[in-house]
Amino acid sequence: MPDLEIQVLRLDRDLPLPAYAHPGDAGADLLTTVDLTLAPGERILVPTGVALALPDGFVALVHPRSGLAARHGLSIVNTPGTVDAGYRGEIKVLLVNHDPREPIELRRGDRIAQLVVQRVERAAFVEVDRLPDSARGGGGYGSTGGFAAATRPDEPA
Ligand SMILES: O=c1ccn([C@H]2C[C@H](O)[C@@H](COP(=O)(O)OP(=O)(O)OP(=O)(O)O)O2)c(=O)[nH]1
Ligand SMILES: [Mg+2]
Repeated sequence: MPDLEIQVLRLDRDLPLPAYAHPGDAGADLLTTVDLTLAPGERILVPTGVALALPDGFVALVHPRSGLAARHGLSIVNTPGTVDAGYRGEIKVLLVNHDPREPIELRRGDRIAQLVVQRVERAAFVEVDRLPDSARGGGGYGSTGGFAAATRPDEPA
């Protein structure tokens, strides 16, 4: 049983609606409506063929898909993209090929990104002269130390 109903306009009637691949998935897959080839380092704004009417108090975030990122270096420049509740235009995905050598070929109907719908708060930004104390204070940018070892996708973990 879905938690929330969202009205969707299919601008491309031959492609399916965004869908969750499994029960419990956070992201619903978005498709490309066009064939395209991304050269190494290239970025392209890709149409998905869908427009939404998100209810007020929600946002849809456009996230990369992990498999394509690991296998081909495919990502999204502005990840996660922010789809505002008031936006009624076509959702587009700003894909980028991070692979230094290989082009990435995508076909119409391929899954290129995933849409995560979340509740958001609208904040009132209240100016003050001094912020309340906290345990962290101004420490950031690795102030707690300890970087984890990195693993390349093509290396055994
Ligand atoms: O990955 C994305 C990101 C944004 N959008 C759409 C929906 C969003 O509501 C609108 C504006 O996005 P954003 O606020 O991130 O861009 P901006 O550069 O601030 O543009 P604007 O001045 O129109 O707000 O563009 C997408 O279709 N895909
Ligand atoms: Mg904006």
